[in-house]
Amino acid sequence: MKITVVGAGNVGATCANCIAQKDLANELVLVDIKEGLAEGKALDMWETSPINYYDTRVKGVTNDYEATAGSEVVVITSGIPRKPGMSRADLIATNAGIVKSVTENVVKHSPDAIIIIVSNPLDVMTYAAYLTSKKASNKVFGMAGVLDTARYRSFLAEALDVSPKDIQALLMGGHGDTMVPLPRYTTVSGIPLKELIDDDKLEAIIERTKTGGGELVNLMGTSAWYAPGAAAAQMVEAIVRDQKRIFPVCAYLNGEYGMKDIYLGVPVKLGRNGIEEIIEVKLNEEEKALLDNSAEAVKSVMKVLDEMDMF
Ligand SMILES: NC(=O)c1ccc[n+]([C@@H]2O[C@H](COP(=O)([O-])OP(=O)(O)OC[C@H]3O[C@@H](n4cnc5c(N)ncnc54)[C@H](O)[C@@H]3O)[C@@H](O)[C@H]2O)c1
Ligand SMILES: O=C(O)C[C@H](O)C(=O)O
Repeated sequence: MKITVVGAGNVGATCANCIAQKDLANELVLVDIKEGLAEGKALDMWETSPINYYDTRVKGVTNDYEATAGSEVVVITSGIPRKPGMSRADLIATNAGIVKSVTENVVKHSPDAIIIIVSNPLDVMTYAAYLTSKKASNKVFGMAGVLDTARYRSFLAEALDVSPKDIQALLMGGHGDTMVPLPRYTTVSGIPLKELIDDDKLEAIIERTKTGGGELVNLMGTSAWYAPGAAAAQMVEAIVRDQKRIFPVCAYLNGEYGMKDIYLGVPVKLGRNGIEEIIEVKLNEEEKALLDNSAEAVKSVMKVLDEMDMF
C-alpha cells in the first residue's frame, strides 16, 4: 500500500502524521512545491516511528511526482488557506489552478489512485479535480463532512457532558455556512438527541457548527489543521482497510437527492473501491429545503469556476 499526501502544510502534514501513526501504508509520500518542506516534515515524522511504533516509511519530496507513482490513495491538501475576513470561496482564484496542476500530475503517475480533495472551496475544488482527472466519480471525492460532524459531535458532547464517542450524527450539504446538521439523525448511544437537549442549546450548537471553520480562522489567523488532518486520515483508513464506514462525504450526485452534476456532502459507504454507495436518507420538507439552499450556495461558487474557463 502506497499513499501520497500533496501539500506538506498544516493540514497535509497533520494528515500524513495520522496516516503514519495508524500504520496504514508501507510507503507514504509527502509532496510540496516549497523546496525542502516536505523532506523536512517527512524526516521529522519518520523519526517518531520508534516512539509511536509504526512501520509506514514516510518520505518527502519537492514537486517530484515520479516518487508518488503507483499510489493507491492520494490526498490533495495543496492550496492557500483563508485569513480572517475571507470566505472559502475567496480562495478559488488561486486554488483552482493548484488543484488542476496537482491532479494532472497525480493522475499521470498514479492512474488508478483514489483521490481525496481537501483544498478549499471544497465542493468546487472536488468538482475541479473530477473534471481534470477524468476518473469515475466514485474515485474522486472530498473531505468535509467527517470534519463538520466531528465539530458538531464535539460541541454536543461538551454541552451534554458525555463522551464524544457516544454521539452519532449526520450532516449534509456544502462545506460552508449553509451546511445542514441533522438533529433528527443524531443520537446519543441510540437515544434521540432531542430527548436530551433543549431547542435553544441545540440551535446554538448548530449555528456554531456551521461557522466552526471561521471560529478557528478568527482565533488563529489561518484555518484549522488538527481535526481536518485527522478527518482526511480517517477516510483514508476506511478505504485502505475496506471498512465500509458510513461517512458524510463530498460526492458527485447523479440524480440522488434530486440533484445532478454537483458535488455535495451526503452519506456514503466508503471502502476499498472508494464510494461504494450513496445513501439516500429520507428528509422532511424543512431538511430538504435546507439541503437545496446549500446546493444553491455551492452552485454559485461553481459558476465562478465556470467563468474561469479552465476545465
Ligand atoms: N476540506 C476541509 O475541511 C478543509 C479543512 C482545513 C483546510 N482546508 C483547506 O486545505 C488547504 C490547505 O490548508 P493548510 O492550512 O494546510 O495550508 P498551508 O498553507 O499550511 O499548506 C498548504 C501547502 O500547500 C503547498 N502548495 C501550494 N501549491 C502547491 C502545489 N502546486 N503543489 C504542491 N504543494 C503546493 C504550500 O507550499 C503549502 O505548504 C486550504 O485550501 C484550506 O482552506 C480544507
Ligand atoms: O474554515 C476554513 O477555511 C478551513 C476549513 O474549511 C475548516 O472548516 O476548518
